[in-house]
Amino acid sequence: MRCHRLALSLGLGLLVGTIFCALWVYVENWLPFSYVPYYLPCPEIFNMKLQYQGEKPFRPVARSQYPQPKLLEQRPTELLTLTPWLAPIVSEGTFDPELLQDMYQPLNLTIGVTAFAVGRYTGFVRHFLESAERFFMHGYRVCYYVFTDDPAAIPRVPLGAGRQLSVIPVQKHARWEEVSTRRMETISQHIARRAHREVDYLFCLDVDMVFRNPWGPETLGDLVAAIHPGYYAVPRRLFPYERRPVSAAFVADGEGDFYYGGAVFGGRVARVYEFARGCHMGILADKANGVMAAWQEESHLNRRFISHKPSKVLSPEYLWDDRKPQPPSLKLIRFSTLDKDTAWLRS
Ligand SMILES: CC(=O)N[C@H]1[C@@H](OP(=O)(O)OP(=O)(O)OC[C@H]2O[C@@H](n3ccc(=O)[nH]c3=O)[C@H](O)[C@@H]2O)O[C@H](CO)[C@H](O)[C@@H]1O
Ligand SMILES: [Mn+2]
Repeated sequence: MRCHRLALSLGLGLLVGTIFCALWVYVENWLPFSYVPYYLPCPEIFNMKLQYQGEKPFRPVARSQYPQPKLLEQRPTELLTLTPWLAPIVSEGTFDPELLQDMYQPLNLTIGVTAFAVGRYTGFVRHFLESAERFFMHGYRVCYYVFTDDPAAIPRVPLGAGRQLSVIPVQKHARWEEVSTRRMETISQHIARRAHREVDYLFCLDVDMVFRNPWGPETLGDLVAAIHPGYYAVPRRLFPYERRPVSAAFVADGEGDFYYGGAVFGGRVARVYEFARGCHMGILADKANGVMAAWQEESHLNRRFISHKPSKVLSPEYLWDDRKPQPPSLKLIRFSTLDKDTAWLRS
C-alpha cells in the first residue's frame, strides 16, 4: 500500500513538474526579453520584427505602342523637362547647381569614367582629360579608366586632388566597328572585376569629345541616357534604329522615345553593369547570326533603353556635335564631339 502511494506521488510530482516546465517555456516565449538598458527612449523597437517583403525584381517595359515624347514640345526654344515615365530631362535652367552641390557633396561619392582610346584615338586623350579636369564633377573623387592598346601613348595629364587615372590595356581589333561594339563587353567585365568596388556612379563616354561647360551632380541617376544631337527634333520613324527583325536591336515603327547617343551613358555602377551586359548579350546574339546592327552598340543601347527606361535623361547639352551650329533651344554646350577626320582615324 505504501509502495503504491509512493509511486502515485512520484508520478504526480513528475506530471506537475512537466506541466510547470511546459508552462515556463510557453510564458518565456511571450515575455518581452530585452538586453536594452532602461535609459533608451524606446527599447520596444529592438523587440519588433520587420516583415521583409522580398525586393520586387525589375520588369522590362513590355508595352511598345504609345505617342512619342517630343523634346521641343512646348515652345521651340524650351525643352521638355519630364519624360512620360517621369524621368527628369536635364538641361540648363531645370536645376539649381548650388543646391545639388550641397546635397551631393556630403555623400563623398566617387564617380568613374570609362573612355576607349584604341589605335589613332589615343590622340584624343589629352584634350579629353584636360577638359574633364576643368569641368567634369568638380570637387568629387573621380576615377578615369582609359582602355587602350597602346598604354605608352596615353599622356600623363596632371590631375586634381582625389582624381586618378588608370590605364587598362585592351586588345586592338582590326575593324573600328568591332572596337566600338566591344566596349559593352569590356565595360561590364571591368565593372565586375574592379569598378564596382571603386566607384558609386560610372559614365561611359566617347573619347573623341571635349568638355566645354560644367558637368556636375545633376547628371547622377540610377540609369542615365543622353539624347543624340542629330535626332532630338525628328519624328521617331526617322530614328536610325536597327530595322531588320533578324537583329536583337530591332525596333519596330511606332516604338521608341528619344534617340540616344552611344557616346554617353551611365548611372549607378550596378545598373550600368546590368545595362552594358544586356547590350553585350544582344551583340553576341547578332554575332551568332552574322549580323552587325546599323549603328553597332548604339543600336543595342537604343533597343535596351526602350524596355529598360533611363531614370534620368540628359539633353543634347551633354552630347553635342561641334559640326552643328548651337540651336536657340540649347543655352550651353557641356560636352561635344570634335570635328575629326574619321576616315584617317579608322584606317
Ligand atoms: C555621338 C555618338 O553618339 N557617337 C556614336 C557614333 O559615332 P562616332 O562617330 O562618334 O564613333 P567614334 O568614331 O567616336 O567611335 C566610338 C568610340 O570608340 C572608340 N574607338 C573607336 C574606334 C577606334 O578605332 N578606336 C577607338 O578607340 C573611341 O572611344 C570612340 O570615341 O557611333 C558609334 C558606333 O558606331 C558609337 O555609338 C558612338 O558613341
Ligand atoms: Mn565619337
